[in-house]
Amino acid sequence: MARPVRVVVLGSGSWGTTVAGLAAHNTPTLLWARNPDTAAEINEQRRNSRYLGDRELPEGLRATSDIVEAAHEADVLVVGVPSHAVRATLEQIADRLRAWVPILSLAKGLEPGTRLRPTQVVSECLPGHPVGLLSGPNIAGEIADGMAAAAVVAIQDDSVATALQPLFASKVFRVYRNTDVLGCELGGVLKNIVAIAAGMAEGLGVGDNTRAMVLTRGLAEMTRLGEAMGADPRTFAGLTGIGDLIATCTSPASRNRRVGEALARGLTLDEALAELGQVAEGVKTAPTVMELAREYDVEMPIAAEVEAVVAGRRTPAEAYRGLRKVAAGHEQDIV
Ligand SMILES: NC(=O)C1=CN([C@@H]2O[C@H](COP(=O)(O)OP(=O)(O)OC[C@H]3O[C@@H](n4cnc5c(N)ncnc54)[C@H](OP(=O)(O)O)[C@@H]3O)[C@@H](O)[C@H]2O)C=CC1
Ligand SMILES: O=C(CO)COP(=O)(O)O
Repeated sequence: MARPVRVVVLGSGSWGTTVAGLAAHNTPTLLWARNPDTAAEINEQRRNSRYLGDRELPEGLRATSDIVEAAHEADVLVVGVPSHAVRATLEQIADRLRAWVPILSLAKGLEPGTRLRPTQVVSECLPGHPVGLLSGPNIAGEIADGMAAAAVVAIQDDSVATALQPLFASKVFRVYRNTDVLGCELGGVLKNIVAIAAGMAEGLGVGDNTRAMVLTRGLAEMTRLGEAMGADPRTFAGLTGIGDLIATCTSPASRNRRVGEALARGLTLDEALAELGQVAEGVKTAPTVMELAREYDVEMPIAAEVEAVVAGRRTPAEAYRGLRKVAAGHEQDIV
């Protein structure tokens, strides 16, 4: 009888640990934590208290702080560290992975400097493997609590996606497939910036109509840039686009939204990030996205205002006043 597929997840933050927990219900799963104390807590107490509080992790989930041991074990590799850490993490396991192990990225940011998407960084560091992502409206704490949700495995080869789907799915976690890797990945990256804008709006005490406007015009910006870069615009109407945008912009648990709210309360960016203590990818991604907007000649007024706020050139109130000055064009102008 063939042995079960072994899933290895790199990164023991809130989402890496949660995804490892999903996989552990289906198949043997090993989680790499760079901090040995985190690995010990997961193995001995079945908890990751820093990121998931008191939530109990599945019995089958094992953890290690030895990344090379983790790589040797992988039949499927999941990369769950933040975007800025993907390259340095994977460089430690170059040549350590067996041939043709599929790799899924969880990261929703762009690599500072190179402007590469996480799947592109993965392909550069570990060439020759099928590379895709798992993405969708997935606030980690809710999924760790067993609340119903859905995500998408996006990978070019649909037969690989079909093989990966059941590893992460459960009765309450639906996993769809999509071959538009670019569109799915950009959805997760770009919604974080709109979520910072939504958080600022929340902090400034706007009304429901303003909230709806930010989400809808934010989606238009995401779709415009995505289409200009070669993505299928229909992807932005799916789970990894509007789905994730709604979850992140409306959930008080979203770290990106919380940063926006904190800035609107008058905290500096450093104070807001220190208060958060977790990653908010939109902060580092906003300047990179504005570089892409200029390169592809795409108008992104909301992202531009968010970038100006995180760079300290404007306050959230000034940013919202700035948005009022943007001329209202034809609603259906995409590119
Ligand atoms: N949380 C969520 O709800 C979701 C998050 N995501 C995405 O998943 C990715 C991971 O985020 P998430 O788990 O939330 O992040 P967290 O902030 O919860 O945790 C970050 C994790 O990455 C590790 N880490 C940080 N910097 C480095 C580094 N330089 N090298 C190696 N490891 C590092 C941390 O280790 P240590 O604890 O030792 O500092 C920790 O394990 C992000 O791109 C995020 O956008 C996607 C969907 C949902
Ligand atoms: O990507 C997420 C939900 O899908 C998590 O968003 P935050 O990083 O803003 O918490």
